Formats: sequence, structure tokens, C-alpha cells
Amino acid sequence: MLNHFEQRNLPNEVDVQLEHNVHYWMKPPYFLIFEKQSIQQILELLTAKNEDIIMINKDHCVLGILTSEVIYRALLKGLPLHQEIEESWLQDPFIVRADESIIHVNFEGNIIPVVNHEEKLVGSLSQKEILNYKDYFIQSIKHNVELIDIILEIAYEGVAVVDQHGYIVKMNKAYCNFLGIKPEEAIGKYVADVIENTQLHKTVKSGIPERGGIQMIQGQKMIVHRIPIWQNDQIIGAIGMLIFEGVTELYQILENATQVSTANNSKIDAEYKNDHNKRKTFEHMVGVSQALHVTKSMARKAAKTKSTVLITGESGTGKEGFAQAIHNLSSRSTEPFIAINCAAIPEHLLEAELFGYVEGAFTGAKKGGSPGKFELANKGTIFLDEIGDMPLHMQTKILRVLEENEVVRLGGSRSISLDVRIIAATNQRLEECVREGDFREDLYYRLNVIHLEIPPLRKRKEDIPALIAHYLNRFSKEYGVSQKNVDQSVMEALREYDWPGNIRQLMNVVEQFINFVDGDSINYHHLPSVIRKNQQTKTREVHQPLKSERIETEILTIQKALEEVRGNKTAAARRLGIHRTTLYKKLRQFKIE
Ligand SMILES: Nc1ncnc2c1ncn2[C@@H]1O[C@H](COP(=O)(O)OP(=O)(O)OP(=O)(O)O)[C@@H](O)[C@H]1O
Repeated sequence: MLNHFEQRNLPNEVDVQLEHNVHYWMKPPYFLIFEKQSIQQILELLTAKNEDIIMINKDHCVLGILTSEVIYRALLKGLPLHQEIEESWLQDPFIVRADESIIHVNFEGNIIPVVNHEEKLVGSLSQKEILNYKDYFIQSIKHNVELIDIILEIAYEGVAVVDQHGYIVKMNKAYCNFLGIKPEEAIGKYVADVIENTQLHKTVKSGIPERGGIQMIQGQKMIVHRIPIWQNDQIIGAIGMLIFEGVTELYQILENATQVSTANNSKIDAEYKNDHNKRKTFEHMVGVSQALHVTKSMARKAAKTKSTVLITGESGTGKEGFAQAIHNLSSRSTEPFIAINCAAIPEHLLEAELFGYVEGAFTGAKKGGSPGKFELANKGTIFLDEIGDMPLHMQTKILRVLEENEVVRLGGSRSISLDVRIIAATNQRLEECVREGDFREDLYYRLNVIHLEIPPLRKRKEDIPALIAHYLNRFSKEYGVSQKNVDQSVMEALREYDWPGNIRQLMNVVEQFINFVDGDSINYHHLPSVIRKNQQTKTREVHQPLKSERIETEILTIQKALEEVRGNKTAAARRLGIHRTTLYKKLRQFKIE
């Protein structure tokens, strides 16, 4: 009887992928039978196995499932036992692919055939196996939830979580103890009715994270963090944390820390302040978006290598900041970081700037000559900004320096060997420049060893509230004015704006707020007119295709900026927070007079 089973060429185990890459191994036996069997043969098999049967062809492709019910019905009709099974008797099976999640498996029916990507049978799943797994899955979810609860409960910090409307969904023991209430007296209530002086209901509206804020609770100054929770570009709630046991504990920690630092680290501190504070590190790159985290983590990896890095991104996205942060994290951090903007230096001076010159190399050359940026960057890093704007003949010379690791000063003949790490940046699409013959292909590949693409601000809007808060704080300290609050309508307009000048433009807007807003509150009418207009245009044209909408907003923004400065392009570029060359490019591209 068993010769009806065909198990040749079938794998011993099948790997069915579950959620989160958990794998489930299926084991034989397979309840299989080839096509064209007689009723009698099938009947014997069903009696022996008490399972439904998967019918397959010679290629192990599933033809269908045969149930005992169908066979008995055939016999009742009076069909002879030697009658061959007909294809029409087969039931369409519910098939699962080997890489599918078992969570989504419909477990009606006894056996579910599992097929590979070619639709060939690779195994089967029984109802029992699926139910076992579902039990296991539910248990593991329960376990994770319990684990989170335990972590929250043992934490010293008070933790409260609110939903997007400001209603409490979780409050741990530490917070409840501090407030002197039971969790059930807090959960489901509006947070402002439970926690004194809370701002969490505002955090879910503004999206501004606050770390180390001071909040008076029960007459005591508490240190709090308020962190919005984002999901798919939407705020879905916020977490509030009470840190330490009030400010006294913080002072204690601070005192301990400063004692240690003055005793042992004063020299290191002074060096740190002198050197690092002048330059950016990754901590200076503010933002909470996934896109920024991914870019930072790639850049941290790049810092550990010696390779050339090409940073691309729109103007004002932070390319130079990233270049400095990479240098500061690299083994060259104590050596020079020399930046040069290739677009800002007139073509005839660029060569002398980069490679230096010897005495008498040209009229007006300094006595004794002068080293170029490459020499100055020796052992450190040179940052070649706007490399896409470099003239072709200079590209050839840069390539030679890269290949030979040495420079010859202008007018000189002696080669000076160099050990310089190169980080180049551009806001142009270099592949296109290569295609159009404006950029050397060999130099492009030489520079593009590690490519870091910094996303524009409009593609990481979660960063906007954090950046606004950061710059409000920084500029109010710099200008010695009191902290200002941002009205919700202002934050909405700022979040909706596309920021063509990216973070540089955002900085300028915040600086204007600090300089021109008299009271403590920044309201809608304080917004620059381009941002107000943008929001109005967006609301009007919500049904238009996204691309044309963005272009139109950009044109409006540029036109408005030009009007405001009576056509002065340098001033308009400054106002927009973009480089002058970028403005010229955009004027040409959009045919703005
Ligand atoms: N993530 C960030 N957090 C805080 N400030 C930032 C961030 N990214 C950029 N900035 C600030 O924005 C300004 C512009 O950054 P940067 O000069 O590095 O941009 P860029 O891409 O090199 O611009 P360009 O292409 O015009 O030269 C700088 O003042 C920088 O400090």
C-alpha cells in the first residue's frame, strides 16, 4: 500500500518563515499521492492515515486536495472501486508559500500544502501545527508586553504615556507613587487633569521634544523629558518622564561630576573646548527622524575608514556639518580639517588655493610662496565643497593628487608627499554631470567610494520641531532674550513648508523670530509671508499632483524673496538660505526673470 506514497525528491524539512524572521521547521511525512489513483487505493490510504490527501503530479506541483467525504460520496453513487480519481473531484487547496507568515494562514481544512516560488510542493502544514504556532505567537506577544510592564515598573524614573489626544494610556508605579494616586485613577484621563503643570498634551500637538525641562509638581521642581511618539509621519502620542528625584539630585550628580573633572580632566576639558566645540560632531546634528539616524550611522561607519567620502544633498542640508563630524570621529581628529568651496573661488585662483605656489609664480605672489589647502590639510582631512562646480582642467589635477598622493606648488617643480583624507560634497547630480561631459568619470568613481546622501528637510519633517526648538534655545541664549513659545498654528505651517533652503533657511527663520518677535509667543502673523502663502497655496491646491505643487511653491518663494529685496540676487539667496549659485540655477531652471 505504501508504494502509493511518493516521497522521492522531497526535502526532509521545510523552512516556513514567520513574523519577525522566526523560522518554523516542518517535518515529513507528507500525505501525498500521485494523480490517476483508484478509489480503492485512496481509500486504503485515508483509512491508514486519517488525514486528507494532497494530490500532486510528477513535478510535485499540487493538483488539489482529496477528502474522505468526496470518496465516500463517490462510492455511494455506486462507482466501482477500481474507478480512477477524476480531477474534478479535487478541491482547490489553500496553499501557503514557504516564505509566508503562518500568522496569515487560513487554517480551515486539515492539511495546507506549502509550495516554493515555482509553485512546487515543498511540504505541508497541519491544522494542529498552525494552532500550536498561533498559541506560541500569542504567548510571545503577552510575554513582550509583560516584559515592558516589568521594565517600566522597576524604573526609578516616572513614566507616563499619552495618546495623540493627550489621554493617559500608561503610568508606571514610580509616577503614581510620586503623585500619590493609583494607576486606575490616571489611565483614560486627560493628562492635564492628572499631572500638575504638564505640557504633554501640547507635546502631542507641537511634536517638539523637550529634554531636561523643569516642571513644578506638588511644589517641587522636577526635571522632565517630553518625547513625542511618531509613526508614519504622524504623532501618535507622547512619553513624559520624571528624571531623578527632583533637581537636588541633579545638583548632586553635577557636583560629583565637576569634582572629578576638575581634579583629573581639566586639561582634557580645555582642549575639548578649544578644539571640538568649534567644529561639529554627530551630537550637533539635531533630529529624530529615521532618515537622519540612518545617515548618521552610515557616516559614523565612514569615519572609521580611510576611504574618500562623497556627500550629496541639497543646499543647507548639513553636508559640511557631516564632513566635520566624520573628521572629528576619525583617527585624524587632532589633525587639521580644511574646507574649501570650489564654486566660490575664481577659476584662475583655484589652483594656487588648492596646491599653493612658489615665490615669483605670478605677479603679486607672496615672498617665500604659500602652501595650498592640500598641504595645510596634511595628515588631516580636506573638504572639497561644491566639487560639481569645479572646472574640468582642475578636476584632472585633483585626480592626479588623489592617485599620486603628492602635490607640486604652482610654479614649482618639487613634489610634496601628502597624507590627506578627502571628503567631497555637491548638491548636483554628479552622474548627470558625468553623462553630460561636465564631470570626469574617473574622478567621480575615485570620489564615490563611500556615498552619503543627506535627505532634504521636506523628506524628514519629524526633524522640524526638534530643529526649531534647538535653534530657539540657541538664539535666545546668543541674543540674551527670554525663551519664546511657538503657537500650534505656527508649528503646523512650519511643518507643512517644504524648506527649499533646508536647515540653513530654517535657522534664518528662527533667528528672525528671536530678533523681531517682541513678546514671548510666536504667532501665525509673525511667520514669513512665503511660509504663510505656501500653506494657503497648499490648502487650495491639495488635489494637484505633488511635483507641480512643489515647483510652484518654490517659484513663489523665490519670486517673493526677490521682490522683498528689490531684485538683489545675493540678498535674495541669503534670505532663502541657499547659495547664490543655487539661486542662479533655479532662476534659469524656472525661467524666472
Ligand atoms: N541636523 C542638523 N542639526 C542642526 N543644525 C544643522 C543640521 N544640519 C545642518 N545644520 C546647520 O545648517 C547650516 C547649513 O549646514 P551646512 O553648511 O553643513 O550645509 P551644506 O549642505 O554644506 O550647505 P551648502 O550646500 O549650501 O554648502 C549650518 O549652520 C549647520 O550647522
